[in-house]
Amino acid sequence: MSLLEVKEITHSYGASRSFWRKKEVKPVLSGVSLAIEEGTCLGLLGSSGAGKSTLGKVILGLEKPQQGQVIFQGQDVYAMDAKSRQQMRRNLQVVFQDSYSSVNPRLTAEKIIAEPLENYEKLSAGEQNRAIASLLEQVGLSSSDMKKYPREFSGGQLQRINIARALALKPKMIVLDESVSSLDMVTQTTILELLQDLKTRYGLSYLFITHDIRAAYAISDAMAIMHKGQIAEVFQDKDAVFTSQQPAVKNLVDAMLPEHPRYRNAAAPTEAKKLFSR
Ligand SMILES: Nc1ncnc2c1ncn2[C@@H]1O[C@H](COP(=O)(O)OP(=O)(O)OP(=O)(O)O)[C@@H](O)[C@H]1O
Repeated sequence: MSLLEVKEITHSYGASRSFWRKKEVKPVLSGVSLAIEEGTCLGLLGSSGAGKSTLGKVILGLEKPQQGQVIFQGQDVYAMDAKSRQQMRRNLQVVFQDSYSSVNPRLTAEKIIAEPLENYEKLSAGEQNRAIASLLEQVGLSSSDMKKYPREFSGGQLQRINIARALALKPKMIVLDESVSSLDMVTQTTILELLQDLKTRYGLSYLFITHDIRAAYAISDAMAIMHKGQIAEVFQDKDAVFTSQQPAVKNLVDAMLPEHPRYRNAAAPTEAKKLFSR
């Protein structure tokens, strides 16, 4: 059984239930299915507006789809009782793109990471303090960072704090929605290395949502390509993405390859792969 199964999800925004308040209906997802195995990363790649973030929200239980099912650890996310939903919230975490707006600027790193622990665990003050110190170390920061405020961190360091918060409840899976996209290339690489390391250490699964083929290639085991609200193709072998003959995939991959003509040559996937490898 897969850790996560998304089955035939169809979703539109603006589907009003009231006759009098009819809104324009915007179809965003159409018959989307995919699966993520335990301990693996699925890269969900697609251009802007393809529906990636909406699918992320549907998976997290935040946007109820009109049709289809999300099955996490064998249970339907939209048909589970309150207790199972609470358990799911522990096991399924998220890290968004904008590290600054994901945190309350008035809270210290300690308080930010403490939030899920206070909501879900009943730890003594000492236990909580040790847990936070350990989480900071796991993400490459130090316990001496506990009392600092968000403005005292760089974007990359703050994203490490967001990752520490997501790790606090020892989840099974993290949805990473453009989590490295607003960082510079060097910082991106170090955060991708951290995510890879945490994945191996804790057997984590990731849904890595991105428009950046380089980042997706670096971290993913399998890749799914999304186009206009549909899954164009899923690649269990991520290398196959470069040689796909499926027009939607080919166009998308070509458009996402770097500008330099040397790397735009679709006949040279090896060159492209070298460029994308860490
Ligand atoms: N809350 C909303 N209400 C109405 N339309 C929305 C809402 N959220 C997203 N959309 C629209 O749904 C479509 C898909 O958006 P979504 O954010 O899921 O795509 P995406 O692939 O993640 O793109 P991006 O990388 O630009 O965020 C877009 O046309 C977007 O404008």
